[in-house]
Amino acid sequence: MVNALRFLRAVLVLPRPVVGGAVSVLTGWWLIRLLWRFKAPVAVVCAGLYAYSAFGWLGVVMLVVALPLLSLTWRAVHPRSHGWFVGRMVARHRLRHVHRPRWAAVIRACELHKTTPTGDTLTPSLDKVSLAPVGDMLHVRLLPGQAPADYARQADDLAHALGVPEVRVASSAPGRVELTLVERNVLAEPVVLDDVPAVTDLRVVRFAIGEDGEWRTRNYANVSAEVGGGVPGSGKTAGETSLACGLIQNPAVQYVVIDGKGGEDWSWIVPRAAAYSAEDEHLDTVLQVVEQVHGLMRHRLKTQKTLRGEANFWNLPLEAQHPVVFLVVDEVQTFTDTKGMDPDTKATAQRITARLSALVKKGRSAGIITRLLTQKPTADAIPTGIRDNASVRTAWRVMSRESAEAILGPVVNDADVSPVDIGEAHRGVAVVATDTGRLERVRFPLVDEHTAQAIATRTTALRRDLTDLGTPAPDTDTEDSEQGDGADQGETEGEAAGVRT
Ligand SMILES: Nc1ncnc2c1ncn2[C@@H]1O[C@H](COP(=O)(O)OP(=O)(O)OP(=O)(O)O)[C@@H](O)[C@H]1O
Repeated sequence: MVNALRFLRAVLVLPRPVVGGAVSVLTGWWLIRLLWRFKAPVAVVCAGLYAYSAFGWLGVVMLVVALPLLSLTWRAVHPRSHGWFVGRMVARHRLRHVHRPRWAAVIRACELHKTTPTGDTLTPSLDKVSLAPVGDMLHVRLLPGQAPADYARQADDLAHALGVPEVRVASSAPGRVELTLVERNVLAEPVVLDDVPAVTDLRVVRFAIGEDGEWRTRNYANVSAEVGGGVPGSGKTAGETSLACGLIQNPAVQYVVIDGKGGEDWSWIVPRAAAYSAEDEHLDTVLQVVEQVHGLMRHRLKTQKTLRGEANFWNLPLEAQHPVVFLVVDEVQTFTDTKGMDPDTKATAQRITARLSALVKKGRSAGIITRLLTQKPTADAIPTGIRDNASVRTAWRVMSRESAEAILGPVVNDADVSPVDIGEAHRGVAVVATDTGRLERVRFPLVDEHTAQAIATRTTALRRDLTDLGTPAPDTDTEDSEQGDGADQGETEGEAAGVRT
């Protein structure tokens, strides 16, 4: 009895961890905790032992072959759900075994922890890890009194502590912050497409990949014009080509292309183009095409409400009978920069510029989108009056701040990114404005010329001649035909002969 009392007293004065440890050893709780900690390998060993005991070595071999086979079959049948599942597993693994173990130390090293008056250290909680195309994304719950800006300020320290070249900070919701660990520069590698999906909704048109590896989209509804520029070989034509390849698969889109370079960069689109000109010297031919588009715009502006019920094209259903017209003018400086031209050519060039300017200013509600590209981004090539009316602007690599400003406007002078900083090797990388007006770097995909030609050829049945755009498409119903006839009667300049040089 005395001994028992002595033992009890001894236990009571022992530190609690020692008592807890002893209880754990005596009850076998330590074993359960150990097995739970290594549950995945334990499950694999149990399954192996069961297979061996039930079917011998054949069972073990079947088990080893069956799992990868199941995974491969799943991936072949439904790659999306397979990718999602595997991604989740990898992300969970990285959360538990890579990021959580070092989280508290990283946070303390970067001074993002807080100390309570009682001396306890509070650490923001790392809730989840997801896999972004550039690297892991850490989803963090902020401590009371913290803001995403605190993390943005410490982004460099976080990058060093986490051992990655860059950490990007974004806020997904109040009280939360996402830290993207940038391990790969997705803009450094070309994005080569073997085929381009059809654009079905002009409000969501994929055009390039952003620095986070996600596709960027543009809303072309209610847009009148785009200007784009960059030094020769920076990727303007290739960027436009990839965009056009998706758009021309839509029956409610017609393309008119004027290539001021006079070469064959755009010849791939001939089977699908409503009008095409690669004339760089006899500007009358170019003027003729521009006049037709301008005539169509005026006709739509004058008659659209009467014939179709709405003054704004974008409030009407998008249909092949009344297509959106994309007018692409590549190397526009051939027509807008009149220095050194003889008087006749200069007069024609000025008329072309005046028509383009009118299209840029008024084409939006007529469903005509004018896209002007130049390798000479100066105020002479893209008059500021035109640029300021173009809501979409793209700057591929340029050599000076003046050129950057000629395309993007004065906003580029205060921005973190500039097209002047794009390296020569990074063809297809450009600076564009986001929906919020911020500038960001993107990479346009590259579509091989033969792929583009194959797309244009297979969609040639969707082509309508520019001269027919005031009339209904061949397969329209009676009601539309009546509307189209009316439109045709009202046509003036749009009736001029189509040009395909
Ligand atoms: N997005 C891209 N990814 C990878 N390579 C590209 C990309 N865009 C263009 N290139 C490469 O750069 C070359 C030149 O591109 P492109 O013809 O589009 O330049 P450009 O700016 O239109 O030149 P120019 O003003 O002389 O017509 C292409 O042939 C291709 O090899």
